Amino acid sequence: MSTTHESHLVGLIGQGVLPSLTPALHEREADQHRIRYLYRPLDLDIMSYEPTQVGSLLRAAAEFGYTAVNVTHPCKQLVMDALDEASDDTQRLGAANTVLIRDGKFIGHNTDFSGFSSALATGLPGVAVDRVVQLGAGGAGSAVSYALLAAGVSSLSIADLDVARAEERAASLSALFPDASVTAFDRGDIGAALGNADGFVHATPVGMHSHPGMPVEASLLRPDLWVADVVYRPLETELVRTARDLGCRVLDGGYMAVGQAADAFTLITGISPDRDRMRRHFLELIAEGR
Ligand SMILES: NC(=O)c1ccc[n+]([C@@H]2O[C@H](COP(=O)([O-])OP(=O)(O)OC[C@H]3O[C@@H](n4cnc5c(N)ncnc54)[C@H](O)[C@@H]3O)[C@@H](O)[C@H]2O)c1
Ligand SMILES: O=C(O)[C@]1(O)C[C@@H](O)[C@@H](O)[C@H](O)C1
Repeated sequence: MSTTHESHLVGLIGQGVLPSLTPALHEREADQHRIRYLYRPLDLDIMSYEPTQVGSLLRAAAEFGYTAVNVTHPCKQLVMDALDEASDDTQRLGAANTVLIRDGKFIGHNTDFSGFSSALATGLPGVAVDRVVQLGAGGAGSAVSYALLAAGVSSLSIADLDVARAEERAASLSALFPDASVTAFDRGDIGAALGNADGFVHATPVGMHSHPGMPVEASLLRPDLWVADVVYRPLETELVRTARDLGCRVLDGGYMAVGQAADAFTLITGISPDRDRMRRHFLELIAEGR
């Protein structure tokens, strides 16, 4: 037997979480540091919990000895009400994906945004970030926009199939980052928007195995435009492949996936993981078809 001070018991709360690669990434990295660490999926549907009951599930997890959880769709915003504390960025974003359970208190963090920040710094070092165009303003897109503005993007243009969502995101981000220009635009105008952009970030499901295709026409890409995709199943999306073939610097969605896992691991254990090793492990898992 071990106490909560001697070992880590971590969960992933959300819907459809069984295929997640995050548990394997955490456990393998913990093995390398010789710490006792178990990471279990806590699927809402399997456990018959409604998303709105995420607070009850957190309290149950605390009683069962869990020391932390990641939280995913559709609970990242809902969990905010159950927290005792949250980092400044998490409060500003209004969404948490990592909750530390410390002395019965729930402390929220958001490693989606910090994971994308580190992904950008690691995978695309030194790129110009004055003007960025982003497609997709949903869950991943919100964290990515926040990361881009925190990284110093001065002009961020956001489009989404759901025009109201893009407008709402642009308005709330403008309030959070008053020195930056954050605007929503019609996705039909993406050619003009990309015309003078430094980078393009894609955050819709287009390009996933279940939604194959290109989110923008290849003719709109040019070698001096960097391209980041958040989709990582497949890792080599049509966008990533096309952009790379055209000579663009590219960031695949695996960097963000590993970044969020690495940052959560640090928060949970206080240990800095080997991010290159986690990335290699991630690539192995993807190659195995996980
Ligand atoms: N790399 C990572 O760590 C990571 C993390 C979370 C999600 N993801 C991936 O990001 C993608 C999006 O996930 P999400 O959780 O943000 O989903 P979501 O449903 O919350 O948001 C997707 C958004 O894209 C918009 N959209 C869909 N099709 C569009 C199109 N053709 N043009 C413009 N907008 C369109 C939708 O209206 C919605 O606002 C998925 O592929 C998911 O697997 C990656
Ligand atoms: O790997 C997953 O399935 C995740 O759910 C992806 C993303 O939602 C992260 O915020 C979670 O920490 C883990």
